[in-house]
Amino acid sequence: MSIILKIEHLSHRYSSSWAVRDLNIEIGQTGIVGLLGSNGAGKSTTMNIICGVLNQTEGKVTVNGFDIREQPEEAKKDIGFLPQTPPLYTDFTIDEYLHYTANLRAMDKTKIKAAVEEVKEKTGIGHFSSRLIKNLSGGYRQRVGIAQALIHKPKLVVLDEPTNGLDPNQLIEARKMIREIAQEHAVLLSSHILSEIRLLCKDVIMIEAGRMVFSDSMDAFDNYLSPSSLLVTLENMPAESALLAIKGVNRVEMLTGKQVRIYFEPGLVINERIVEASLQNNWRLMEISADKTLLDDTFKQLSIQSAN
Ligand SMILES: Nc1ncnc2c1ncn2[C@@H]1O[C@H](COP(=O)(O)OP(=O)(O)OP(=O)(O)O)[C@@H](O)[C@H]1O
Repeated sequence: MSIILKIEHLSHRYSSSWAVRDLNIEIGQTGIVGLLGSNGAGKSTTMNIICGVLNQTEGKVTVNGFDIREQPEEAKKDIGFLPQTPPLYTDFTIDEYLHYTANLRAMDKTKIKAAVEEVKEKTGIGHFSSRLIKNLSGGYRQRVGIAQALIHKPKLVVLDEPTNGLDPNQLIEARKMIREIAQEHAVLLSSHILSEIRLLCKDVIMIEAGRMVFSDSMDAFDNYLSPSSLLVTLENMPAESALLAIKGVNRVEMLTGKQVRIYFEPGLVINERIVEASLQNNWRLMEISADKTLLDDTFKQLSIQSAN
């Protein structure tokens, strides 16, 4: 994997308390990496440092091989940033604003017009080119924020909670757009919502209280948080005592006449035992699935545990 972002032993302290502690991260050229963490975990601090908005207390960040502190101009050529609050000038039209940001990026003057047209197309805002930003909806403002992050075709695009506060329709559009962006750029995206990260990201880095607690693929993350309950549908539902008699089952919760949530000792694989018991007793097993609905709760617990 060729590396676009490398973070080594990154730590940051605001006055006396540490917001980020010894982070080590590597990100490749394309795809979406999720930065997951509860409020105050250190996501924005990390992103602000990566993008050169904040100087770290300790450690090193390189983007496309350039140290963000030592060679900020070179590094920033390859960084597009959408901060948590997009830096929009609301009295500008979309066109004025995008020309302005392109100039700020010191882009070649002859290339600006085409670049503005291209990002408007990518973010679906072309039909509002001469509308004042203050007259746009929240969803469209967010698109303008993303457009300014892409204007100079950076290799790395950093999006701080880009889907926060969007309504369900805007969410679908925003996710689609982010997936498209990730085909050409490396995207680092933060969220405190596990289901959002699961929907969008191939890989996930979880930080809590400034420390990295997990970094791997989304599939590995689901195993890491593997639920210790199953949803089981049985045509002939037995008495609770019969289910509790299966080795490893420690609690059952009847959901409907045909569906039950079965809790088991963490780390055990008990699917086969349930299938076997069903066959022996003619319970007529219709469905058995991992209880993903509980994952968000597990995540909350995990966040609380690691913050202490
Ligand atoms: N300018 C600041 N001065 C002092 N402390 C700060 C400052 N900014 C953030 N912090 C603290 O640093 C820690 C990490 O904050 P940060 O904003 O990076 O977290 P986050 O994961 O982005 O959370 P959120 O999603 O709520 O923004 C928190 O404890 C926060 O209170």
